[in-house]
Amino acid sequence: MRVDAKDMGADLQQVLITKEEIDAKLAELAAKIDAEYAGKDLLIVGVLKGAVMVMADLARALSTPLTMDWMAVSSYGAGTQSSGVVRILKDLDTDIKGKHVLIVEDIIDSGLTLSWLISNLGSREPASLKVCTLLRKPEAAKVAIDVEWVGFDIPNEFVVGYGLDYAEKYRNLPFVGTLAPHVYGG
Ligand SMILES: O=P(O)(O)OC[C@H]1O[C@H](OP(=O)(O)OP(=O)(O)O)[C@H](O)[C@@H]1O
Ligand code: HPA
Ligand SMILES: [Mg+2]
Repeated sequence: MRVDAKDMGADLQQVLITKEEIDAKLAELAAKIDAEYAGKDLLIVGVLKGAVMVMADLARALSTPLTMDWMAVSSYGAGTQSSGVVRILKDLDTDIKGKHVLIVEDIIDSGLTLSWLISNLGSREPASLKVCTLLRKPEAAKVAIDVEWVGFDIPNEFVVGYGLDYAEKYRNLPFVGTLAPHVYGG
């Protein structure tokens, strides 16, 4: 199914990445991740709430046996700029010491959330700690982060859909799109 900007409502400007492109990319990433973790116990950690969709679809595309856990952090609140202050809203249920941990993110924007998360989870002594993100904005990076698996590098624009919100809305769109500036006063 092809979704055009005109079907998206006045709040949305443009489809950046279609559902079909996301599905194909996750299949490609899953094959690489399967190869990396063959014979190892894998724990995938989803970063709530944005990573819900990518976790659900990536987990089903993987064939490596795995367990799932979730962490909720927030640095954006209701705005379109990272506050830089990361708060833990929900910690992991499991002890990750000695485990092979893969952090699954929807987006790396400034990188502040992930850099904080890597140092937080890294201090818990996992056997390995790697990152998979669906989206990354190279032009927005405020800190350099070593990321093993990236789905798409995108321009420095605020995007919504496929888990990504603006003021908690649009997470359920099946594609990634840009928000019309009038919605956030741009
Ligand atoms: O690289 P950064 O600039 O730190 O931005 C990326 C983070 O921001 C978003 O989370 P948010 O804090 O909006 O919480 P949410 O997932 O519940 O929407 C997104 O899901 C990433 O976790
Ligand atoms: O572009 C974005 N859209 C939605 N949430 C976000 N969190 C960081 N960057 C973004
Ligand atoms: Mg958000």
